[in-house]
Amino acid sequence: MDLSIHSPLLRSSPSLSPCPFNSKNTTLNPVFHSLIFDSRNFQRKLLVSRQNQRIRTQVSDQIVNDDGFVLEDVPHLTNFLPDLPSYPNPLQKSQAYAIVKKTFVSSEDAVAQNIVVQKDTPRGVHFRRAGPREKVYFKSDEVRACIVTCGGLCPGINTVIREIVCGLNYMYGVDNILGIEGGYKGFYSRNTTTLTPKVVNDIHKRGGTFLCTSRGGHDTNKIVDNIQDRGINQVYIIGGDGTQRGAALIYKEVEKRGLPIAVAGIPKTIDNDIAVIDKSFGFDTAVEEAQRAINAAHVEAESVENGVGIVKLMGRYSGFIAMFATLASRDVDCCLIPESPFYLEGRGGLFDFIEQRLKENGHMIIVVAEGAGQEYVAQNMPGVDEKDASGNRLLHDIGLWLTQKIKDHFSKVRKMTINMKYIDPTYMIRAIPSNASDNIYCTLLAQSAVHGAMAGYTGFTVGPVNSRHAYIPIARVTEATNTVKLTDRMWARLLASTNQPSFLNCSDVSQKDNTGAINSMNTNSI
Ligand SMILES: Nc1ncnc2c1ncn2[C@@H]1O[C@H](COP(=O)(O)OP(=O)(O)O)[C@@H](O)[C@H]1O
Ligand SMILES: O=P(O)(O)OC[C@H]1O[C@](O)(COP(=O)(O)O)[C@@H](O)[C@@H]1O
Ligand SMILES: [Mg+2]
Repeated sequence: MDLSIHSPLLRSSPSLSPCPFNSKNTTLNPVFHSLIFDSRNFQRKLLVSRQNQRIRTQVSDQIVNDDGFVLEDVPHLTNFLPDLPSYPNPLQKSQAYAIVKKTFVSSEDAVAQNIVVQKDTPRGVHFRRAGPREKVYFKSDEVRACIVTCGGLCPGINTVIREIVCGLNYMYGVDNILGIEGGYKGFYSRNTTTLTPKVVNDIHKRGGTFLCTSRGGHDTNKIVDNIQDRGINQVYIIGGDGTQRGAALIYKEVEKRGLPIAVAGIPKTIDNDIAVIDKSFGFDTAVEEAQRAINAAHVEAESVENGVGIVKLMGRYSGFIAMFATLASRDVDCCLIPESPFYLEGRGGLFDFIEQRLKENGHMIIVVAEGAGQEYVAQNMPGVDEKDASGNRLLHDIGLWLTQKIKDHFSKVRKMTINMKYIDPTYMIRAIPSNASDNIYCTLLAQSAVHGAMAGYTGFTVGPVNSRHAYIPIARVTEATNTVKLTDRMWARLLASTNQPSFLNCSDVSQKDNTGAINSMNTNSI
C-alpha cells in the first residue's frame, strides 16, 4: 500500500494540492493549511498557505522549528464558532477509564504518515492522533447524533453502526441517536429510525447495513437543510471515496451556515482503495471469504483433466483483494489486477503460461480482479459505457470474457481439451459479517469517530495510519485512489510467489487475434 503522499510543504513546486479545510476563506480561496509545530511545546509556529497561486509564509515571533514537522490538521468547530463553550469530558468519571493512566490524548500527539525514514530526512507529514480529549464541545444531553451508510456493502458496517451507538451512549451518555435510512437520499426522502444500544445489540452478527444504503442522490443543500430541521448536531457518515467527498461538501455547507454540527467520516470500501489509511475495514474478511472460492476452484480444477479455474473478485480500480487473496491462498497460478496490464497471445502471454502450467501440474488457477483488462473487453463491446447512480463507471465482465477467450484459444487454436471452471463470488465476499479482527478494527474506528466529534473536530475522516488511529482531513483520503503499486515490493512478492509472467516486457506489442481484436495492451494505457 502506498502511503507516500508527500507533504505539499516539502515540495518545491507551487502546484500544491489544496486542502480546503481549516480556514474561513476556503470557500473562495483554496488554502492548503498545514501547520508546522514546535515539536517540544506543539505551539503554532508557522502557517504556510497558498493563496492566489503564491506561497505565503507567516512566521510568528517565536522560534521556528525547522525540522520539517508538518501537522495536517482537521477542522474544529471553534474555527468558525470561536465562542463555542467547552465542557469537561464525562469520560473523566467513566468507570471504563477509571484506572487508565492517561485517559486523554494530548493535543501534542500526532501520528506520522511515513515511519520509514532516513537520518537526515525532514520529520514529514503527521495527523492528529485520534482519541478522547480533555474537553468536549457538546453537553451529553444536547447531542442529537445521526448515522448514515452510503455506497456498496462491506463486512463490518453494522459493527461500526453498533459501536457508534454504544460508544456515544456508554462513554458519553448520549441517548438521542437517529439512523438515516437508505444512504444520502434518506436524509430527505425517508423517515429516520431511533438507535439505542438495545436496538443495535445484535446487528454486528449480520452482513450488510442495518440502515440500508444507496448510490447517487447526494444533494448537499437538501441534506444540510434536513440536518438543521431535525436538530442534528453530530453526523456520522460511513462510506467510501464518493461518500467522503459528499461528507466534505456537507461539512463545508455546515461551516458556511455557521452551524455547531460535527461531521465525521468513517471510511468504508471493500476494495481497500482509500488513500492514507493502512487498510479499510472488512477487507480482511473479504480476503478470507475469497479463499473459499479459490479453494473450490482449485478442487474442481485439480479433479479433472486440464482443469482451468477462474475466480473473479471485486476490485474496481484496485487489485488489493485479488492480490492478497492470491498471496494468502498459494493455490493461485496467476493473478490479474487492474493496475497490471496483461496480454493473451504470444511469448510470455497468458495463453502460453496456462499451457505451461497445465503441462507441469495438470491444472491451473487464475484470480482476476473485476477491473482488470477492461480495455480489452471494451474493444469487443464498443459503445457500452454505463455509469451507476453515483457516477461510477459500470465494468464489463472480465471473468466471462476471459473464460471465453481461453476456451476459444485452446479448442480452436491449440486443439486441446481443457475443463473450464469459472466462479464469480463477487457479492458473497462483501455480504458477510466481519471477522474477529475486522470487528475489533470497526470498534476502534467507531470510538475514535465519537471521541473526535465530541471533542469538536469536524470535516474529518478517521482511520489507522501506521497502526495508530488518526483524524485525517477528508480531502486527504479523497484526492487519490489507493492502488497496487507495481513498483512496490508487495507486487514483486506476489510475482515471486506465483511465478507468473509480469507481462510488463511487451508494452508496445500489439497482436490481432483471428477476429481482428487487438490482443495486447500498452502498459502506458492503464
Ligand atoms: N463527488 C461527490 N460529491 C458528492 N457526493 C458524492 C460524490 N461522489 C459520490 N457521492 C455520493 O456518495 C454516495 C456513495 O458514493 P459511491 O461512489 O456510490 O460509493 P462509495 O462512497 O463507496 O465510493 C452516493 O450517494 C453518491 O451520490
Ligand atoms: O453492484 P454494486 O452494488 O454497485 O457494487 C459493485 C461495486 O462495489 C464495489 O464493491 C465498490 O464499492 P464502493 O464504491 O462502495 O466502495 C466494487 O468492488 C464493485 O465494483
Ligand atoms: Mg467508491
